[in-house]
Amino acid sequence: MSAPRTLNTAPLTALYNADALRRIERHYAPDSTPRLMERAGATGAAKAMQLVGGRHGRILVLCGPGNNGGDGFVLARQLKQTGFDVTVVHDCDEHRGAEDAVMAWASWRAVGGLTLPRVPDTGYALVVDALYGIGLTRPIEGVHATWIDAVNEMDCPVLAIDVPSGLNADTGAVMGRAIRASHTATMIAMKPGLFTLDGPDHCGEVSLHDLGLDCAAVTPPSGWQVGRELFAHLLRPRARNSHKGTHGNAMLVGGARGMAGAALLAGRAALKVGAGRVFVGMLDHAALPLDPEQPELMIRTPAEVLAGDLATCVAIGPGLGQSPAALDLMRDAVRTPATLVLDADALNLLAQHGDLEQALTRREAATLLTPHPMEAARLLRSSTAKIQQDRIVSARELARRFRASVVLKGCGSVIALPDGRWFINTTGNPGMASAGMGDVLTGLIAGLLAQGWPADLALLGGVHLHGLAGDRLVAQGKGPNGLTAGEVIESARAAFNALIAGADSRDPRHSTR
Ligand SMILES: NC(=O)C1=CN([C@@H]2O[C@H](COP(=O)(O)OP(=O)(O)OC[C@H]3O[C@@H](n4cnc5c(N)ncnc54)[C@H](O)[C@@H]3O)[C@@H](O)[C@H]2O)[C@@H](O)CC1
Ligand SMILES: [K+]
Repeated sequence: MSAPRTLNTAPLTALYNADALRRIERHYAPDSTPRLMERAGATGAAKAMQLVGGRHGRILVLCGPGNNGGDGFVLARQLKQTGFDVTVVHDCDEHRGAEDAVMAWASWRAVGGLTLPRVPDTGYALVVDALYGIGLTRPIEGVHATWIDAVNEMDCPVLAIDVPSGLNADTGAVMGRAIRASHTATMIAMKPGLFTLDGPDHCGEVSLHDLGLDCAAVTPPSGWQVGRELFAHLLRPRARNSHKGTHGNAMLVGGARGMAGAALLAGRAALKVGAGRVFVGMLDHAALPLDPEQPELMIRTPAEVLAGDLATCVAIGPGLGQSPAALDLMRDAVRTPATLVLDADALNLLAQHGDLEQALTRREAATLLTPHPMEAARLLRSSTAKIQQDRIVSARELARRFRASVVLKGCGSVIALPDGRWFINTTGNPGMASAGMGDVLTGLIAGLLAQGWPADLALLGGVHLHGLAGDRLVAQGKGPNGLTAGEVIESARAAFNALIAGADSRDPRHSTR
């Protein structure tokens, strides 16, 4: 198992779920002057003004029944007092929220503010969504669903306060309907649901406004956004006095009949992220003895690769298939003293054979699993829908059960460690939902392991780099449509060298203000 101390999460952006946020609010609310809702509303108003960029244009604010609606009333009042033409839509006769929200509604009325019971169909410079925040408990339906539909049809920026209404802040699942915001101003702390599953399609650009609260002082986080800071200490320029042996050996096993390409993609990725030597154990006896496009790869039989004692890591799965021969290889692979990466059919075999699971949980060296949701469902004897319902819970359960570090792939890949810590990666794009991308990820992870990266950091760094590589291609106009796994390998090489050279790789979609 990799040593936990190799991960310094302190510089990362922490993620807090709704329960933890409520504890934090309870801790700070009694002594907060001004009240937290006043701060949240004022922060939202400043963000709205920044988006409108002047004093012209009408602003529509949707206010819901709880404290998120309270934030909306404070924001509306402040914008009105600054001279904006503000329309508030709210449909409760009596505000059901807490005292602060009731006061916010009263102070909106005190400045002459009116509320309308439906969304007027007029052109707006901005819509502010303050319908529901972290208190959403059931699917949105009825009149609020029609408001959301109307806003989603509008051709103007939409600023969501805290969370786009209808998005589950913990899981990123849409509950019935959800606002598609262009911007989300989230309060106190980042929430996991903003960055995984449906979150990225609904949040737009996310900004964090901590309202001056120190969350970690109340409750330490267990989840974080993956960031370059995590592995910055490993991004060292190569010593001039180095040779191929210095940069390690990556062993890859897979490539059954008709699937040789998967193993080659993984091998090329390992090579191009800098592994000193890459051996590909190819199941397909008829495969060429070399990769004409990448003759640096050393093609061997799987048995030769697994028998070698040079391995820093063994990655098995790309194009492996589920034949009896593949199963035998898996039984050999789990006994390797090297760090082991399991992908694709290696995961499917693991799901079907209890002896493999037992052998895996007894391993001393680290194991890394890279399932997509369907593979995760097989491993947990569940369904893809259930896995996706709460991707963080699913990834953590896999890590616990298999005593492995796991990346649950998909929009906002979730990485979970056996000690319970978890991460969400925010690089990557929908162009990467295409054939061969998983093989490339496995190769990148193997390539980092070969170069001596600790197992968990190779997993986190590989996932981050994979996404960065895809994002660079989109920025160059080569995606998302038609992005290929082969191009991602080339781009990963450039992205990795840029990271080492210290080029700024922050994801421009997220800002902290
Ligand atoms: N509590 C605090 O100290 C602070 C709270 N803040 C704001 O308050 C929000 C949380 O407030 P609340 O806990 O009141 O939660 P919300 O405002 O998100 O909504 C809760 C209300 O909606 C109802 N509800 C939930 N789902 C529904 C559905 N599908 N259909 C109809 N009604 C539904 C609940 O019964 C409850 O009345 C945060 O997201 C944030 O915007 C901020 O003002 C910062 C300070
Ligand atoms: K909202």
